[in-house]
Amino acid sequence: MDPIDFSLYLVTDRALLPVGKTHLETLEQAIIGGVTVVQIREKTADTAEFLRVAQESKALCDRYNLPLIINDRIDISLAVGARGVHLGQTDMPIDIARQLMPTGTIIGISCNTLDEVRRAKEAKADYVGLGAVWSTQTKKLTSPPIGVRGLGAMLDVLSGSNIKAVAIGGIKSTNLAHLMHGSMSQLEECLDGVAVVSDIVAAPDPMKAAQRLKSIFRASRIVAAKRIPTSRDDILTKALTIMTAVRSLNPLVHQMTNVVVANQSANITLALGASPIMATAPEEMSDLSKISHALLVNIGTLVSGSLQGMLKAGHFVNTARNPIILDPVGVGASEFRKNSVNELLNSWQATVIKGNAGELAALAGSTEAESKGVDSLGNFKDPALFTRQLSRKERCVVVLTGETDYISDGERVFMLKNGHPLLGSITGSGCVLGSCIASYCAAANLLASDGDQHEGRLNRGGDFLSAAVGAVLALTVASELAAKRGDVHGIGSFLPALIDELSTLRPEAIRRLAKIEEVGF
Ligand SMILES: Nc1ncnc2c1ncn2[C@@H]1O[C@H](COP(=O)(O)OP(=O)(O)OP(=O)(O)O)[C@@H](O)[C@H]1O
Ligand SMILES: Cc1ncsc1CCO
Repeated sequence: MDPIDFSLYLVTDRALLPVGKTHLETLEQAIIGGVTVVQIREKTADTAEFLRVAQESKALCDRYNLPLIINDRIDISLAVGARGVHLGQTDMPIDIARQLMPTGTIIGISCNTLDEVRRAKEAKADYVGLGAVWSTQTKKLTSPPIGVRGLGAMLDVLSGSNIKAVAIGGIKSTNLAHLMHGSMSQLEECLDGVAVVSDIVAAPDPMKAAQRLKSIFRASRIVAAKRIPTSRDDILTKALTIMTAVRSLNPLVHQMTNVVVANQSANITLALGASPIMATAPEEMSDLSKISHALLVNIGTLVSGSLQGMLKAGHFVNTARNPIILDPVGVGASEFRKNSVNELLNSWQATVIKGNAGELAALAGSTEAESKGVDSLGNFKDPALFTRQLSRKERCVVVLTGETDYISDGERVFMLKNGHPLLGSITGSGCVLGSCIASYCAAANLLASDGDQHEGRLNRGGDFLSAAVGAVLALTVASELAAKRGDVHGIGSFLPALIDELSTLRPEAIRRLAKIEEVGF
């Protein structure tokens, strides 16, 4: 028998059918649209009705040579000669199901935890359904959603086995690119497919809905395979090209930042050549995502209302394929901040995460560096390795700030030694660095040429590693120039001088003064 293509796995739910649509016509349209495997799920039907639906669905799937899987019921699967059965954790154990089912049939199992994935591997399941990724209206959840970021570790458990992995729970065309990007594991294992319910079954046009999901899935697999090689000199040249582009393209940078630094962030954005708009109301996030070129999310003075705005904004910005910069200010200080950052990162994909050692340690669940409120106490034993690991885990560029800054895209790590102690003495130097990174990422994304052709992308394919390097160099080199000025006597006079120096900073000054080197491993 042919191996199953799990890429677009339809799970049926007749209760979600729009008024006037039948199960069979929806199923046929979905198959024509590109569904590759079908599971019949009937939670309330009695045996006779389940059997009838399964028989009719099997006849339809046979016409299109598509595998049919039955949820829970081995007897129904046997009765209709289905390709396999999908089991829950409290259904028949896999080894017994294997004895009952004919040789060559497929057995899949739902898994919500790493332990369940390990047991499924031991029991030699043919595939696992990992979920729920997000909470969903189609199924009452018995366990908390895994979140996109929980999937990678599960995929790594399966690494080296032939067991296929499909994600399930709340998956739609609007979050699929994020799911595919964010779930890639540290060993670069990808999902084999996605299981979709309401986005197809409840759609007014199930064929179009399936086509859209299929093409995003395909596109995101291609995006996942692409890498850009960069050397130290190469990255400096690219960073300076982006610096010039910020001035010529004048990107609009939407900033959801804290009340302590809002004014200085807006002025620093202007000094770089970009335009700021500071806005937090959830009601305007959709409109703003259509006109801005990057989003900065800084949780420094987070309140519940602004969290709702941030959740919405990131979703729209991912959809608009613009970069998102997350600054998890003081994330270790409270459960509210920790839970909020988790929720944000499971709702949208960050392009860059920037923080000091205490913040990034808290984000990564490490105790190596501690915090005092928004400030960091201490650093990592191996900051370069930590930065690279966090970048791989969160699937984005990571900037670890401090006296020395480390920047990684998960492959390379660059160490930057520019800056001045006065930057560490004023409040909000890390926060304004977030504005610089957002401005540079906005320009890098505008410079990228191949974005609109790939719907699997969460951005236009900009060079965000170089953008982050450029932004850190701009702020830290300007700080060195500002600190030398005769009119600077301390932290009060330093900030306006810093803004002045940023507004006149030239690429040649950065090329001359940059202290950047690549860290080898
Ligand atoms: N002692 C220092 N010497 C040189 N540069 C510094 C020093 N301290 C901070 N910087 C620079 O300041 C920038 C911000 O880093 P820092 O780690 O201070 O951020 P932060 O703790 O998040 O700041 P804040 O919470 O005040 O916004 C970095 O680019 C870093 O290089
Ligand atoms: C002091 C402070 N408190 C919340 S945000 C902020 C600015 C520096 O991170």
